[in-house]
Order: sequence, then structure tokens, then C-alpha cells
Amino acid sequence: MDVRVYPATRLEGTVNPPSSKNYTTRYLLAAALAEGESLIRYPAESEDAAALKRCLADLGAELIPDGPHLRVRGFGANPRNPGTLNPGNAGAVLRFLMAVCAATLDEITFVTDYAESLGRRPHGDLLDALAQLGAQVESREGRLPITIRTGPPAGAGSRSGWERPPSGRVGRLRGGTVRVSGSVSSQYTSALLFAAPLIGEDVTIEVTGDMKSRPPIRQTLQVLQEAGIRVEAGDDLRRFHIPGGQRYRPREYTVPGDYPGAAALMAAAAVVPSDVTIPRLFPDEQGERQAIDVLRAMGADIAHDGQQVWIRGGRPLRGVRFDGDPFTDAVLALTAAAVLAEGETVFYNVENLRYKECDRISDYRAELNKLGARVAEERDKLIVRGRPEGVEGGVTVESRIDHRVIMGLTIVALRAREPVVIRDAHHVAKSYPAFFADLRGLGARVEEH
Ligand SMILES: O=C(O)C1=C[C@@H](OP(=O)(O)O)[C@@H](O)[C@H](O)C1
Ligand SMILES: C=C(OP(=O)(O)O)C(=O)O
Repeated sequence: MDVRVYPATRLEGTVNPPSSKNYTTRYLLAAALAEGESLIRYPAESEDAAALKRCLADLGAELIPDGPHLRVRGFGANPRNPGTLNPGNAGAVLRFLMAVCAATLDEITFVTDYAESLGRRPHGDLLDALAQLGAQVESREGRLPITIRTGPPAGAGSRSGWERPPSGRVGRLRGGTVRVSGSVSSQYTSALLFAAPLIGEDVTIEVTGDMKSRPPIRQTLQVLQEAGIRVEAGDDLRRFHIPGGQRYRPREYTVPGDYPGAAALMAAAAVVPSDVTIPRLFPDEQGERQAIDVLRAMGADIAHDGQQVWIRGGRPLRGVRFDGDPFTDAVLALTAAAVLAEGETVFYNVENLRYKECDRISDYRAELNKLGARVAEERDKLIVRGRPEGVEGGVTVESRIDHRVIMGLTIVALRAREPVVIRDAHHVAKSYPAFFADLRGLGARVEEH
């Protein structure tokens, strides 16, 4: 699907944001890893959530829709082995499942239909960590397809020298200390945190190198605690001790609103005259909550009472300078607002944007500049010289198979002089299927072709 986005004159109304992508991933996984029935209230209805649900069903979980909620009968520490799992284009889903499957199955292969997006992303640091815990891994230089084996290597007979792990159980990881790099993605650390309680022995995780995206690790710790899992975490989130042989408990979870998706709505509302309310946004562990502070620093009229956000757009915006790492999934939407602000904006410490659904620095910069924006890049920075008068538009831009690129380009297109076509905009459904419908609900004109 392509979309044509027309210049907007006013946005007005209340818009319910999608449910949090990150909490949905974590609650679904924790529920599947518990024996017994859990209830998840308001899980996200996105492609990533659907991909995880498919994988969990393949592993033996029973998923029973209950209106807007989901009942999950988990498989505990004993999933059934489907042989192959396909997590769609969902990075967090893939990485969490690789670690959990390594801890619970003899052999499993992961594949994707998204060769140009998830197929290009690196997982080597996580695979190295799993190897330290006893897994044998085959991959294309740390990329999909990936096979993880913890049982006897294919063809190993009694004379092959292969020895059962000390736990005596075939197909399981061993405990001990595992070192994992934090410089590319926090998802590797979260993945180990989800898997460690399922291993028969204690695990100590040490995070090495530069450490990116701490807030999602806090989300993981929160969910593990809610699921009854004990973790001792250092204050700097560099060292964790997880006692072995724990059980996830079934329980009820409620998924909050999604700040990254809401940040796209906030940025859209900030760059045109508007009066927009976004409910279901609470003070939780989502780092993208900081989008409110960034937009306020830009001069936007925005308020948050811990339940909902109000924004009255149309004020002139000015450039800002922020470390973008704590709100990684809002950087693209905020960069779009910066394109329409007076002066220079710099989001620094964002190199790991290059390892997401596309290279969110080079690829996004290229598409924004086709619209008439003035965006430059450094290895770890997005640098914007704003055009408060708006951009030319009147061109066709590419989605780069990236939901956040699509949302960012849409925000800028609302302030273009001529309509903008975004190709393959259906990929927005990775996290926010209703994005265009919600913008139309606020009064924007967006045609789908
Ligand atoms: O743990 C998670 O669920 C996520 C962590 C972040 O990735 P990085 O840790 O790679 O920055 C974030 O961008 C992604 O959307 C979801
Ligand atoms: C990077 C993202 O997702 P993931 O890593 O889970 O694919 C995202 O949602 O922006």
C-alpha cells in the first residue's frame, strides 16, 4: 500500500494510542513461559505482536482472545519443538525467542520473510553469549537464518567425544558467568534475562562495552518481577545475578499505551495548528516518555498529568540538542518535528539507530532530504537545520520497510507545500496499524492506494 499525505491545516480531537509494543512483547513471553493461564489486558494488535503470537502458538502456548484481552495458557519451561520459527520483522521477538529456545529446546532454526530488514540485522553478540552458555550456533555471520543447538551435534555417536552437559539434561544451557556486549542492542541482555531463570544453574550476566538503550532493560526487569522471577541487578544495569531453575508464574497483566507511537502523534500535533489529547500514557519505564520534554524544550505547548497528554500545536518550534539514546524509538518522530523548527537540532549518541529496521540515520536522512529537509549525519548523530516555513514535498519517498521512517516522513509531509507519496506505507503496521486512520480521525487527509 502507498499513501498520499496532503498538507494539514488543523488537527483536533482525542486519539487512543496503540498499546505498548515493548510491554506486549514481554507480557506475552512471560505468560507463555508460565504454566497455567495468564490474562493480558489490551495487548498490542500489531504485526510484531502477531508474529510473537504465531511463534508462541508454534511452541505450544494456547492463545484465547477475550474481547480486547488475551488469555494465554503457557508451556512453562517445556515448549514443543516446531523445528523452525519465523518472527516476521520483529527484532525483539527474534532475540528473546532465540535465548529462550536455547534454554529449553535441543535444536531450533530461525528464519524471516524480511530479508531486506530483519535479515540484515546483527545478532552476533547474543549468539556469542549463548555459545558461552554451551549452545552451538550456525548463522550467516551473525545474521538469519540461524540454527541453535544445545543437544548432541548432528551425527554425534557415543564415540564422537560429545559430552552431556553437567546438568545431565540434553538440550539445555549451562549456568555460570556470561559476558554480552551492550553496544549494539539492549535486546541481547533482555533476551538473556528472560532465558536465565529457565537454566538449571545460576547465571551471572555481565554487560560489556558501551551500553545502549537502558530503559528497555528496566522494562524487562519490571516484567520479570511481576512474573515472580528473582533477579539481582546492579544499579548501573551492567551486572545481573539470576538464581537457576525458577518458574514464571501465571498472572494478570495490563499493557499501557505506547509512547513511541504516541510520540509520532505528538510530533504531528506540534508541527501544525492543533488541539489533541492522547490518553493511556502513564509514568512507566518507557524511555520515549521523554519525547514530551523534548517537544516542550522545542517550544511546544504540551502537558502531561501522568494519565494523558495534551498538545496545542502551531507555536513556532526551535532546535534542541539531546542525547537520543534514552528515547531511541521516538528519535525519528522528533527529528521530523526538528525539520520544521527554527535553527539546528542535534540528536547524538544514536549510532544504534543504524542497526534497526533500516539504517535509521543514513536511510532516513536520504528520504527526508527528498522532501526538502536539510538533514546531515555523523556516525552517531542526526543533525537537522530546520525549515520553519515548511518543505517543498511533491515527491515520492520510500518506506525503507521501517514503520518509524513512515511515521516520520508523514509528519513532515503534513507541512509540505505539495502532497507526498510514501511507498509501501503498509509497513507502519509493524507497531501502529491504525496510524493513518488515527491521523484522519484528527482531520488530516491521507489517501491509501
Ligand atoms: O527491548 C525491546 O523491546 C526494544 C529495545 C530497543 O532496541 P535496542 O535495544 O536495539 O535499542 C527498541 O528500539 C526496540 O523497539 C524494542
Ligand atoms: C527497533 C524496533 O523494533 P525491533 O528491534 O523489535 O524490531 C522498533 O520498534 O523501532
